[in-house]
Amino acid sequence: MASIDLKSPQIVLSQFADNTTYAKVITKLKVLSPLEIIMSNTACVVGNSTKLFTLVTENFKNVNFTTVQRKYFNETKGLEYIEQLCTAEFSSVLMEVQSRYYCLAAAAALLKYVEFIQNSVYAPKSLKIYFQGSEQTAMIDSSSAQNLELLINNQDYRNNHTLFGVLNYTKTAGGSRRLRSNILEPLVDVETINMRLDCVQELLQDEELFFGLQSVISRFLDTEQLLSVLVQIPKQDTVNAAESKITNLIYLKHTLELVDPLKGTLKNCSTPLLRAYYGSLEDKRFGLILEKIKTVINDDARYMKGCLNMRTQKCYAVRSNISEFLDIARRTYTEIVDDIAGMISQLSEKYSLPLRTSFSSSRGFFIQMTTDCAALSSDQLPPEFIKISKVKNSYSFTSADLIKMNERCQESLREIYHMTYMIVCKLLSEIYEDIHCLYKLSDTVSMLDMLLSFAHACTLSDYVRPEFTDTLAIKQGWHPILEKISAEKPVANNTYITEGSNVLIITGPNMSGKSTYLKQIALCQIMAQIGSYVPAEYASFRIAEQIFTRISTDDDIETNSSTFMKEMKEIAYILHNANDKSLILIDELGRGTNTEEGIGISYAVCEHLLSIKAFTLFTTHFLELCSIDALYLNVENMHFEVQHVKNTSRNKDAILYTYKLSRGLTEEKNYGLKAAEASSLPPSIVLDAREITTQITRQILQSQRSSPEMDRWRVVYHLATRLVQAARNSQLEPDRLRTYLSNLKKKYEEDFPRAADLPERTEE
Ligand SMILES: Nc1ncnc2c1ncn2[C@@H]1O[C@H](COP(=O)(O)OP(=O)(O)OP(=O)(O)O)[C@@H](O)[C@H]1O
Repeated sequence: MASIDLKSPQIVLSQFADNTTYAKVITKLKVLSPLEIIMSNTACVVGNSTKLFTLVTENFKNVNFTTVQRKYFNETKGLEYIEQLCTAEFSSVLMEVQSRYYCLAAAAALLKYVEFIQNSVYAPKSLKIYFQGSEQTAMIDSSSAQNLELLINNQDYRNNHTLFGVLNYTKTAGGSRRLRSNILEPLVDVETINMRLDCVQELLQDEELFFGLQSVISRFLDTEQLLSVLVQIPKQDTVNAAESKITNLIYLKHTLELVDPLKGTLKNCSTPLLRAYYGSLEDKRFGLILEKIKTVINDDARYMKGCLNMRTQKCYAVRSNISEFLDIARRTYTEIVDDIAGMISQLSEKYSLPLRTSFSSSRGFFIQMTTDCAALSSDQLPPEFIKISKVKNSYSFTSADLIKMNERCQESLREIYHMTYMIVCKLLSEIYEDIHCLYKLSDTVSMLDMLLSFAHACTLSDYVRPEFTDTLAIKQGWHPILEKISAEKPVANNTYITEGSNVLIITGPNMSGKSTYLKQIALCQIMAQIGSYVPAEYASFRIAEQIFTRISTDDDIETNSSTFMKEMKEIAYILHNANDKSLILIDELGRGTNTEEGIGISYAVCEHLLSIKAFTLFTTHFLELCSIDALYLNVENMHFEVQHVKNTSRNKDAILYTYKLSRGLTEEKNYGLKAAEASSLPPSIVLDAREITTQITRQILQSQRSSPEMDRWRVVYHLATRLVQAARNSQLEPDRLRTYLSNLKKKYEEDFPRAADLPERTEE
């Protein structure tokens, strides 16, 4: 895969092995969030498309899809392109990719295509090109990213109730892009994460540094986009191309002038990462480029808001006395602008109307008049005013003379731009070879912006610095998004998962807080792995290499798959891809089928996950699943408590949700019926349902009692399997093993009273 962000001139090459579901490709594509996907025409021959093609088009319905001829996927050409275009600073990429033929081929096709659509080529040695395998970052598949509301809120696409929304206080476009990609691909390297955390800590401890940096960073423009335009050479010189080059040179000057203030704020920093960023700003090239620019560009040419301001800046950007013709053209332009102002003030006097000169990029100069429009209708205006429009209390119009003058103005501006462009191009050609220091600058700015944003989020809530160990231990952690959207602080809970106890089975009535708890853990894990503080009193994490979630959502009408099939697909994906370093969250499984099968599937999945050392949290309404803890020592049952209060007005029991997690399984029975009762389901239906449930339960109990043979057999079977398991775990200390076995016996005597009647030998 090769990708380029047209707004930031970086090419990312990647090549990795994937399985037949192409999960990694799809995930990577989702992270990139492409505008357009390019594939070889051989991948999508009508009637004989490849599976990858089908998957890509299904998953990216709103993305433009283009096919290019297979011949453009040419690895030799790809390598040539990279040699030619990559800046010296990133040229080590050549070593990394020279035998990675697939990504080289993709790079060739991509660059050829971009040249074609952009009608421009990239300047030699101007691009940042790097290789990104899938090892350095944790993988979060796209449906998990959606379930966890990392970037998009499932309920409401417009609101900001996402992890991104919680953490995004960035001031620059680059910072926000960086935050986005970090959330989707958190780090896995503890050292790097700790370096980031050190920075956040310093920013939190040093207010002056925090506010100083924030004020400088917020003045930066989109450095990556600026670079992107500066390194492209248009194939044709158009007025637009000329104008945008001049604008960009002004932006460049504005950006470089911020380097010194940025350095000034970082001067006394102590953490290694901030020191490293300070060091990167010491690059002499920033000063050199700025000096060269200043020999040609006026000191006071700078980025300003408003199109007329920017037009004036562009017009007078180049110093006087550099080109005689330019100076003459600018004098002409000034005269025309003065004439326009003079003419409008004359008109104002002539008609005794409060006329003003205004400007917009589409109309050029026009006349504006703010007055009480009710007192003056448009047909009362003098006939020489034409193209009249009215917005609220303001009339806008022009006159035939003004149109002519605008044309002359445009004409002289074109001349100015053309001459300025020539001078700017010459200047740019002199600074091209040094311009790559901007890659460093944009990296520094976006990273500082993101770290500031983390610190900002901490100041709004009591987050804590996470640690990294081999245990997931969170003391009083809460859900960061729920905190943002609710008036009261969410109820906090503890989490403790270790290798010896790596599966939590969580039960509790509907609405008791199970899903929220699951998501909260994943969100905290992601926050920690991107270098942010986390919402808790204390938090320690084991680095997760992948985060998988299976969270019930409604039927996916779009792909026409049933709830059950969707569940099965998602769980299969987890089982295929999970390993000892995964964090797995399963929020109910087997809902889409009958209870026995649901329990069977949940049990089998749980047993599989128990055999790997993944940290797993499993919520379920199947209380039968909880008995798995007797068989495996690494399972822990937890439940959400609820309280029952008398609702005197309705003379009914009402449930009070505490959202508190406790050990053991829930003791609540028939809570579905209680929830139904609390809802608007008609009382007669609830009554019927309760009766039917009682009958069925009685029938089941009777059928179980009716077969003592079965009963005995079941007990023997359960005991036997548990003993085998205990034997397998015999690295346990003898005392613990003895306790375990005696607990086991007690439990089964309670669960199956007849077990006590079993012949002595069977029990042994
Ligand atoms: N820790 C908490 N603090 C405060 N409010 C909470 C907390 N956890 C959950 N809630 C509130 O309770 C609502 C229900 O929570 P959630 O969906 O997690 O329950 P659930 O047990 O998964 O329900 P179901 O079994 O029906 O899926 C949430 O929308 C949230 O508003």
